[in-house]
Amino acid sequence: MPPKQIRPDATPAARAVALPDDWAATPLTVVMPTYNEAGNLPGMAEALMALPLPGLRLLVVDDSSPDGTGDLAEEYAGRFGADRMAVLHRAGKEGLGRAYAAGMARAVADGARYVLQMDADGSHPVAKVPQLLGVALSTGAGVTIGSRYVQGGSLSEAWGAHRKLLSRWANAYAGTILGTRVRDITGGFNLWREDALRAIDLASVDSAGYSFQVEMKYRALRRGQGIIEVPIHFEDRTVGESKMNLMVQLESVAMPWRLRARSRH
Ligand SMILES: Nc1nc2c(ncn2[C@@H]2O[C@H](COP(=O)(O)OP(=O)(O)O[C@H]3O[C@H](CO)[C@@H](O)[C@H](O)[C@@H]3O)[C@@H](O)[C@H]2O)c(=O)[nH]1
Repeated sequence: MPPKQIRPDATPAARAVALPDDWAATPLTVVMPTYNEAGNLPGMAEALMALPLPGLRLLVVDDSSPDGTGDLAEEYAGRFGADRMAVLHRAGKEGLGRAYAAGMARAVADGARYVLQMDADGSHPVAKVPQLLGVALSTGAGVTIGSRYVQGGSLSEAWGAHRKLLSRWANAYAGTILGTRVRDITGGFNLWREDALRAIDLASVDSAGYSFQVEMKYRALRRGQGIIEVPIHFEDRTVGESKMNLMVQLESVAMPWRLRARSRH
């Protein structure tokens, strides 16, 4: 089946469809991988719980962070209640992709209708979550991307020219090899409709690290899912540090070629 794509820069205004009255109660699980995010997690959890989305649930996926993020997450889950927040504890650090695959599978098994991927470090805007859900529901998109690279999207001013260029290059690199028009294919703020996720066998996803973002979107396109991009402002983290390393970067360079080769046979 040829990949189907909604115009990447389509906005709610461009495809307005009336939302049902109870749309804010849609069962939505935010899957948040954490590794040493004790300085960021409390603020993220509080902000998400304060959103006017009674159907929102937070699932933290912690890889036994040495800084105690897992215990802290349990404390917050106890405070907010099991119907609103839960923690998936994993034995050790296996990479962002593996953590997401486990968390997303759990969210779907637990009955989420939508699953949102979100970093714990404050780089993805919490205030945009209702809009992402509204756009997803009103357009029927399988994947709704909080995008830095559509009109209206932007990057942290704290990023220097070199880092901005590298990020744009990474997107152009993966997009060109895979022949997609998705503008933010490397981005990590993505909302999935439950059946779009089910169509991807999460256990068979190859990426251990950040190339998970590219692999998942490419697989969704190959299965004919509509993808829509909503502009966001991406902030740089102010607490803790990125877990990006050389292995992660090498995997991101190789993965588009592997995906392309595989799709040919
Ligand atoms: N459980 C778990 N969580 C992890 C791991 N590695 C990273 N994380 C968590 O995943 C989130 C993102 O990790 P960062 O290391 O902060 O990512 P980044 O460098 O800011 O990269 C972000 O932007 C990229 C695009 O520019 C994205 O490709 C990437 O996925 C991420 O969203 C954070 O909440 C971090 O704690 C891991 O091995 N295990």
